[in-house]
Amino acid sequence: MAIITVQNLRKQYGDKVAVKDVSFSVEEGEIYGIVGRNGAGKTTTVECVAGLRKPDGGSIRVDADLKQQVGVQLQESMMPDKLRVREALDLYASFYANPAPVQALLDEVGLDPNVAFAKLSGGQRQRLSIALALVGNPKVAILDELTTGLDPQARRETWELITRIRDRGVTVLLVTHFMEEVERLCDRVAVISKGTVLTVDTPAGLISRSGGVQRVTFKSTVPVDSLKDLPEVHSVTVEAGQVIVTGDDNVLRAVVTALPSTAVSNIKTETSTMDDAFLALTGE
Ligand SMILES: Nc1ncnc2c1ncn2[C@@H]1O[C@H](COP(=O)(O)OP(=O)(O)OP(=O)(O)O)[C@@H](O)[C@H]1O
Repeated sequence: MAIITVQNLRKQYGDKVAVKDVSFSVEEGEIYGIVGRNGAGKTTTVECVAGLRKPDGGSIRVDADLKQQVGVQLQESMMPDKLRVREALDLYASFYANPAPVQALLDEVGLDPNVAFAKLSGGQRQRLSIALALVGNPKVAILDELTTGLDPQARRETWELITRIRDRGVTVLLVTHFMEEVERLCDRVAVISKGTVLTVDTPAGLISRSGGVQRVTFKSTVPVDSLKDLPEVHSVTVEAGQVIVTGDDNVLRAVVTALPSTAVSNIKTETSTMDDAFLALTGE
């Protein structure tokens, strides 16, 4: 049964259309991902779902009490400098009829209760904002860039925490830029581009539907822009002197045919990852 239903959502800021036409539905108990490039409209969408912004059009139905049963973690939350971790959690817990035990939550996110907000590192602030989103024992947790700023160990621990809360029956709506996070956590994912939903699928479905993406990386002494015009090629990017080309099963042959062999070195090929599926879908 759908616990969140968004239909034809539209939201603009002045003349700027942030969300043009977004529809999706989230089933009870699933972890539902929302991905898309910077500025695609993800945060605006989830802020509308959380009741923090008023849509200009469309409809949103959330089968939960927005104030009592929906926990929200936003990209950047600020607190008074002197407020200690435990005080922040106790304060938030007081807003809810049925809060989670604060100490258990502190243990789960691994925070020292006595540290003042101003003294927390970026990653610790992130953990606090996750704990604050969960302190009301929510039926639905809306998490925007959950693990941004966390080190790899803390990121994995956070994934385990999210899996545990899902196992307790919490529905999770998750905005993320990390494709590994999508693969590890999400049951389904909506890919948003320019204020509309491009597609919704399981992570495995997205990877296979992106047509057996192959990735070829190499160094080149000649310009590689012309590769973009080849039918076998989906995307061409250059990172730190390394050319990364994604494409279909024949992309390697296309690349080595198109470029002079003396110009190309260190060729490596890999098969599809969620990153490649995302790049192929969003047309980068
Ligand atoms: N308060 C605001 N006033 C004006 N424009 C805004 C405001 N908030 C967002 N926008 C614009 O609306 C568009 C969508 O922004 P939004 O934050 O929803 O995207 P996003 O997909 O979450 O991006 P990111 O991945 O960078 O966080 C962007 O072009 C952004 O610049």
